[in-house]
Amino acid sequence: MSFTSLGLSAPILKAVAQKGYDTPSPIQAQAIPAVLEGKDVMAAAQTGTGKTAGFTLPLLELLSRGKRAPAKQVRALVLTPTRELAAQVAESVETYGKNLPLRSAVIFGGVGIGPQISKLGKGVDILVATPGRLLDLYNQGAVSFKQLEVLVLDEADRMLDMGFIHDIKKILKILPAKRQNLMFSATFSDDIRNLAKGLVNNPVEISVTPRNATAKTVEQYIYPVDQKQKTAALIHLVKQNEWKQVLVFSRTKHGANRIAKNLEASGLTAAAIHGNKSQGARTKALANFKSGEVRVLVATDIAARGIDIDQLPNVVNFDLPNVPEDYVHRIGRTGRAGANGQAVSLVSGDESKLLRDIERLIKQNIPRKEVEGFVPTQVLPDNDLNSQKHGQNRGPRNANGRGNGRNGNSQSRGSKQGRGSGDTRSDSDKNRRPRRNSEGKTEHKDGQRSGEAARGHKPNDKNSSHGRSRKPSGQSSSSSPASKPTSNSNIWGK
Ligand SMILES: Nc1ncnc2c1ncn2[C@@H]1O[C@H](COP(=O)(O)OP(=O)(O)OP(=O)(O)O)[C@@H](O)[C@H]1O
Repeated sequence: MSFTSLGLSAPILKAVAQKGYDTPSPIQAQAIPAVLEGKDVMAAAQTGTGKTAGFTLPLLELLSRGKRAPAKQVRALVLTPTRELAAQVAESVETYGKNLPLRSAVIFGGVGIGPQISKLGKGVDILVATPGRLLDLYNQGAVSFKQLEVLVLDEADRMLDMGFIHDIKKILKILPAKRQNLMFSATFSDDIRNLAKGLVNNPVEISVTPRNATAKTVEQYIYPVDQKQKTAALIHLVKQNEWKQVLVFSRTKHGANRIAKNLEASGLTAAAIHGNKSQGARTKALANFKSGEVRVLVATDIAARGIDIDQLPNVVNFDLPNVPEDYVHRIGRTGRAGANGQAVSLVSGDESKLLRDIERLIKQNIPRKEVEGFVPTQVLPDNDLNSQKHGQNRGPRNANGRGNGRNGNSQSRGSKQGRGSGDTRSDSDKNRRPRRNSEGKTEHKDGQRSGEAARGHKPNDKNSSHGRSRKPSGQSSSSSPASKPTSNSNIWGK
């Protein structure tokens, strides 16, 4: 199939070709015609499979057929859970819409509000926003939604969970009742799915993979390691395997700072990104990581959703997320657009319940390995996914080996609890009750300070063509790869 058969007009097809795409991904092939028909869509597809273009391309097409937005009006609104994702989606809108006379804008907190007010004043056909700043601007009278035609919730399940639902409800109240609704994510729990169904009208449901599935292109391992040994084990893994670009996830902001400091002390270039950093520092850390200036980026779940780092080879979970769905998103930062990647998790004995919830959600046992010289003293119990018992520290099984699904209940108990340090809350979250993690500890809030705009978010030399994802295979992808991810024969890993 080619893009030309999907009902998109020449200016959009030209932009898609210039971006280097020749074949639509499965989610694009299904979502684009449904959106063009004006239907509400709920779409689930694995991480890194092109969901952004799946809603952006038909959105641009629909809007290009109508009248431009008058002053202060918005015709399509895309909501995202983090500022970095908002910046990235806005960049996609600009790229795909560059041959169209449509106006787009992005707004999020932590940067000056003045330029956002003046941009909205002229009228915006597609507005990409995080909820808190959007509400602030609406309350100031800077924007009106009277002529809104389409609402998109990117990372819909995250947008509808506890952290965002209040803002989303407020936003829904100010939108016209008659509108098209689109929801995209790699994961949907049953609760969120039911909630989402209340927002959409007779939706077309598109699910191109089993629910909550991890991308097949990501090789996954568990390394049982004692908590106290994790930093040393991480440094050992990065150096021993000569990992060149590693995204490390930490459950807490404080932990992210500490890990980055220890990595730096060991001679590795590292930076931390989390909600207590200024927006300027966040933007800079991500840009430096993308450009290769920084070898290890240590992040909270702020970077778990949607962030697209070209050819990122390695993801490490320094600790496991409290919410199992976040595991799927975290490891989905690698193995994107058909490239291969590796995700490893350092798991201590006290994280066994979190691991069990993750393995149940993704319906597979993650193979276990030992970090040489870091044999844990605290045993990480076997999970109960397979009837067959398997011991700790055994050699790797097939990374794609599936469990028998006996406990394949995709609804985890953790899914309605507060998030860990996934400090993705919007500006207006600041005054809310702090969320608690599963250990009952109060988490810091997403402190948002003023900073630079999201310039330089994606360097020009990056992502210019994801044709590059389809590098010739033959590069190393052994179980301890030191290299960039290799390509699949089929770019979408099917
Ligand atoms: N048709 C295509 N051909 C080649 N590359 C593509 C195509 N569509 C998208 N891509 C590239 O694939 C990568 C992943 O796309 P995208 O970020 O939209 O994934 P996603 O499904 O939204 O992932 P996530 O669930 O993590 O948000 C991007 O770098 C994008 O440029």
